[in-house]
Amino acid sequence: MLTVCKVDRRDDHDLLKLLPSIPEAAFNSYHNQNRPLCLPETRVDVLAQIREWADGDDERCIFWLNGMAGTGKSTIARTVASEYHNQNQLAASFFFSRGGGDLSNASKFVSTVAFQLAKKRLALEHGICRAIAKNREIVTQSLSEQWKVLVLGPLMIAEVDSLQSPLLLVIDALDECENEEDVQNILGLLAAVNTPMSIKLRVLVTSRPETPIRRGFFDMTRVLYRDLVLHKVPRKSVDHDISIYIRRELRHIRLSEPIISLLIKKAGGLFIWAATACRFIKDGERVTAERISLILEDSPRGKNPEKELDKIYSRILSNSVSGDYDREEKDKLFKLFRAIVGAIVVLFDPLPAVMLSTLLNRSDLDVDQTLNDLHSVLEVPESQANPIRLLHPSFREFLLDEKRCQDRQFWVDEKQVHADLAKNCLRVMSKSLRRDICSLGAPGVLVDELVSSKVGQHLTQDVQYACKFWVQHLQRSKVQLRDNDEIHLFLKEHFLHWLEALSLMGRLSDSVLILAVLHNIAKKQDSNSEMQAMIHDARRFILYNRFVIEQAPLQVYYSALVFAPKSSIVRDSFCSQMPRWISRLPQVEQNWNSCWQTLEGHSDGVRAVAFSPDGQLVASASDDRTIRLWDTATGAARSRLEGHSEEVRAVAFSPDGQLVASVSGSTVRLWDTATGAALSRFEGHWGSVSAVAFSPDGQLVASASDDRTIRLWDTATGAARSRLEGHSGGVKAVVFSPDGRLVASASWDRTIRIWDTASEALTQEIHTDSTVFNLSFTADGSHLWTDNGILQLNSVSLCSAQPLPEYPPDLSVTDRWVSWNMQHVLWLPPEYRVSCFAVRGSTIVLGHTSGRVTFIELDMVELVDGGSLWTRM
Ligand SMILES: Nc1ncnc2c1ncn2[C@@H]1O[C@H](COP(=O)(O)OP(=O)(O)OP(=O)(O)O)[C@@H](O)[C@H]1O
Repeated sequence: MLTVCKVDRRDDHDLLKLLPSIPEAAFNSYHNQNRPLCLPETRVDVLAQIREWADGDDERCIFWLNGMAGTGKSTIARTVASEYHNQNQLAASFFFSRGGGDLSNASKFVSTVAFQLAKKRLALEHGICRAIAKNREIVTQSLSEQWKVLVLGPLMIAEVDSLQSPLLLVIDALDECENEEDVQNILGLLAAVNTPMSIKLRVLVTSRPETPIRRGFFDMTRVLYRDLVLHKVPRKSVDHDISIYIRRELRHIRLSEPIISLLIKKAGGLFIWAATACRFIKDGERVTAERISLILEDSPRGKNPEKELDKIYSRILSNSVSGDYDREEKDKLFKLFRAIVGAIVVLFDPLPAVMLSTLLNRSDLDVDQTLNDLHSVLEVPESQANPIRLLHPSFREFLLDEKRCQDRQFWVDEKQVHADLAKNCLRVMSKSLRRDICSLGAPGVLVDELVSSKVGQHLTQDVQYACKFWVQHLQRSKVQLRDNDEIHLFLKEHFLHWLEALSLMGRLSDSVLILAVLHNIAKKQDSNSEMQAMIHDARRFILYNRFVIEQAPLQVYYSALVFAPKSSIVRDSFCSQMPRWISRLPQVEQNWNSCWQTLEGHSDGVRAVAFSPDGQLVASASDDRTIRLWDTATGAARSRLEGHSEEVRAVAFSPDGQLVASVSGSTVRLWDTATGAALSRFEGHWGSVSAVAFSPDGQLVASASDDRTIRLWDTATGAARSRLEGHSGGVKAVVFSPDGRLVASASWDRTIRIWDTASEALTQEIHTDSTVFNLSFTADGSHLWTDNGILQLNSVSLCSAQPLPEYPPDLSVTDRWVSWNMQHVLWLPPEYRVSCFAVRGSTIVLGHTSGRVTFIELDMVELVDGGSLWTRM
């Protein structure tokens, strides 16, 4: 028995290793060890309110603590996290940090929370590990899918002996999560926390009251959360707390009461002012008195706390260059400041001092001396291995804002610093990257076989930083791209080395997005450049070979090159790298073929595919009883919608993209696109449902069934609204007119019927030669587009296949052909034959019986103007 348990635990440990977790996110990580907790006797009321909510019966499972910059939110969050950790009631903590690499976005948020949860309770560890064992790809899927599977699921099914007190999740500084969509997604996840669970979860969220977050909470029902606005706490109480703080921090300096009260007034309720002032005074050692009078200069005090904060930052900066320097020396110091501190405030991931000096091509001495007098605003660790961080984000905001940072010598021109960093990244990469940088030797060595220290040894932190962020710096610098500039030359010389390095770092999928960004930059500047052609080819190269390079980095010089088509620019640029041991290279295609991405995941055939209205997602419905949502740009799986008990036959997005409707058997289901949650189930048909459509206002869903009826359902209430009867055969297609007043249906009975949505009356019946399976209205609602031709409403028969003048060219897939405007333009080889398809603009998504989903994108300009067919990504 004992042995069995041991084996299980070891398995669990292996499974947990699959969760990408960020140790620095936790309140008690090494990285956060110097960040303070609330001093005793401070924040008494606020902490009491949070405790009362966390331990009480309040139905609202979220507590949103919001307040202006520097009012003390993170300190409260750390204090609460620490208390609940000591009581063994902390589920997890995630402290976001702008410019903090993975801490500045949500990509590892859920997996980190799940990892911490697993360490909390054995029952949860089992649940989480079982979930990973069932779906090892889970961490590549959408946040909502991860949340459902890795957090909510285990909390729901955890076997607990008795009623457990709720666990508390602390999320700090949500405003420092840089991507607005991520913020909305996280708030979407939290909304699902109040579902009944064996172990209840409560969530404390802190943030500045920024618009996207306010909007997110505004959209959330008030039943879910309560809030507390920190900057509205009575001033008397805050002053009292700041007074305790100042007295404590400056206890070794004998301060008179009037000076203390002046300092309190000047803080104006901002803890960050008090904290910065105290650090500045203490750092002054033998000149504390001068420093106190420096910061207390010029009344009136405390009227505008942000202005006071700016002043203290200005004082600290001018003090850092206040020695006995001549003009030239001062200029040099200012320059160094802008280059070094400027880089520290715009880096996407903090670096240790030595790495910063190599990245910036400055001496260690320059870096050390520049940071020497800035310890009251920067955390400069003693250990060379630890990164330099800002003590508070308000310092970054001050330096980057030309209006706030009035001494222009210190103002950091963000674009310029990004441009310099982009250049430096290129320099570092060009100098360091080379073929087989980790001396793997054999071309088949897998990433999984490598020890991570080996990668770190050969790819130092500055090089890894450059590989990850060079394009992001370029994007924010607004640098112009030109053929044969240093970026183009870098790609020509090091593109494969860069892919190899990313693969070794486990970040190959980043290259897809990085190249997409670079492609956009190049496109905006010169649409016909050589550079743009190269980037385009590079994207094809990586999308086509991603799977193999991700596993075996050196295959970038073997399989990827050998099988690239003859016309590939990457193949041409790196032909000297081709393996010499292949004496006869395989015959390859002339050009990239039209398929640019294949999505794998369904375990059975795909029956229906649909684009979301904004084109960012694709939904695929499969015989494996699931619907999958995919990210159109990257091909990443976003969520898996599970619940149907039979094959899923049709799928549709609501016009606002927030809902997905799917049909299986005789049931229609509605899902939340963002969270993947099942929202409702419409039952009433007695025959299989074949098609589903939303009304243009999203308020109705129409379902067409083999029971010969069409039913209309109310999306908000789930109530059956109407039953349209009259077809003498099963109904195969259904669609609303653009104004929502009509519903068109097509049936095995070879008729198309038009119904009035409101009165349910049949307004027109048209007989067709064969059964119609696809129906759509033209934008003006005057015609119906069917697979057999175009039908003018109120006429009795189908028009000829002549395109209507106002009707845009249309792409479709019929049998073995892609057709444009009803003319065959692209023959599909057997492996691309489809069971279903969807079109958005010039992109076609194909669903296959094998369960794969593939994309084809056509260059419509070439197709229309050149008459010849060219395909592109
Ligand atoms: N109760 C407290 N006890 C001791 N120190 C505190 C307290 N509250 C705040 N501080 C000090 O003030 C500094 C600023 O506070 P904190 O970082 O918590 O503010 P914030 O509201 O989270 O700011 P931002 O929104 O800009 O991130 C802290 O680093 C800490 O030094």
